[in-house]
Amino acid sequence: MTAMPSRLMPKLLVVEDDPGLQRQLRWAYDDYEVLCASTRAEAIDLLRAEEPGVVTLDLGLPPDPDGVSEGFAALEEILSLKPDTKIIVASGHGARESALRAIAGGAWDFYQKPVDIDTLGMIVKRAFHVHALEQENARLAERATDEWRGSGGPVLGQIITAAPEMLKIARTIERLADTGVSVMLLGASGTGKELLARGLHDASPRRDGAFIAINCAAIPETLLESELFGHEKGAFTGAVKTMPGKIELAEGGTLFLDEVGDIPLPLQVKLLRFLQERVIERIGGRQPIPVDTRIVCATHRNLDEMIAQETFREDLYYRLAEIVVRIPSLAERPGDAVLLARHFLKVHADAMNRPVKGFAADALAAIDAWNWPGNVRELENRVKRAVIMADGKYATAADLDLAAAGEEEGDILNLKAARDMADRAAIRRALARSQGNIAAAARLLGISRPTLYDLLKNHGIQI
Ligand SMILES: Nc1ncnc2c1ncn2[C@@H]1O[C@H](COP(=O)(O)OP(=O)(O)OP(=O)(O)O)[C@@H](O)[C@H]1O
Repeated sequence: MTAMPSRLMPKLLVVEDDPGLQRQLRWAYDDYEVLCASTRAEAIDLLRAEEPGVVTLDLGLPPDPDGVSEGFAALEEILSLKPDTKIIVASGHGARESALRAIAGGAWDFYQKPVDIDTLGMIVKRAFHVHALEQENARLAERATDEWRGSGGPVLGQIITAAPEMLKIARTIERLADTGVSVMLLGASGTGKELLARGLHDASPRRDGAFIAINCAAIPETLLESELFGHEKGAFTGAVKTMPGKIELAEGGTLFLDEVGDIPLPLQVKLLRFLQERVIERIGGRQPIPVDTRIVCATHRNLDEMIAQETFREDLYYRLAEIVVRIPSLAERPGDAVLLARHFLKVHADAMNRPVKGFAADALAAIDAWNWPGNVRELENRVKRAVIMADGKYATAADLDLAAAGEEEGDILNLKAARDMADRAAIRRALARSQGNIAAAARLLGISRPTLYDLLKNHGIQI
């Protein structure tokens, strides 16, 4: 299925169902080890086995060679298994829409069919270059942020994390803060989207202006327009005085639109107009009011799906989401649950003047094993509860209202990744149980202390 393998050459995966084109592409590239797949399943097998850095992906794959469904499914699957893969999507004539959708879905670039080998060659070369740079960057960043992992001190103002994934996000936010780009934060409820939005504001040149947050899902549709745009006295029954809207209040600062996916369509049009013209009109008002504010928004909804169903305007999406930042759930950030739990325990024990000093071993193991469907918010609530319920100095799993430890399962890339993940989880669990004592953790794991030190180093785990 592949050309002459060479250990040292970077791997390029060509996902293309036309055998003639496959052959052509395979011979066109001497500098890469070219792997070819004709279907999504083959592509995923090769991804798992070979971990190519760059993929060229034809969207029309069997069983839907004339459509794009398989191609988009492949794009999503590849990125969920290996998010750093650079995917270059092939789009047919006039398929600008697919190309844009692919980029919004995480593709790195696209090219127009019929294939021009030289042009594609350049895109592929650039993709490998960026991939190599990112890998190097990630390695350096890992090293540079090691100190944070030890202390778990706050980054970007108030964010407590030890997870490389979140540290990377904090760095991204810091970098974006200076630029004027619109940022969309995607993540489940309670993952810290608002905290990150505030961090972005505080790190931006607008920090002296107001940070105004509005949760679009929490306000009834009929009131949302007035909340956002304000109203003049007498504009409707009950409008007894003129009220500026949240957009206006955010003048000179940042407006955080939480759950932006819940804005009804007519209001989306009005918001889009504001983003284009940067002026608003209060309800019942005749005067256009210029407003200079930066919009950061967030949602836990699948906006791609909403766009496809025409319940969210695509033009608004592109205005709001110049940069999309995906926030991992708490379960996807190994080590963070325990770290945050310790932080919240101290905060709430101090605030409530309770004698609780830490967690019992069963509590730490349970925290580490729980899947945290409600993310950081759930964690904080459970810890608060434990601070109240704990009898002695140490809060137990029962105080957290957590049962004995269970196991969670995710989609994994390959056997090596699965083993690494299992190793890391076991080590973290042992460290949590032994309250960070290396000798005790090594004993729990049935290995020597030097072996544990080696493993900690290899897996980049700090205690
Ligand atoms: N990394 C973190 N460090 C410290 N506190 C955090 C962290 N992440 C979240 N929190 C806290 O958890 C709570 C929930 O976070 P936040 O409101 O930012 O989540 P969200 O993703 O905006 O949730 P929703 O979508 O439900 O509004 C807040 O009290 C926040 O301060």
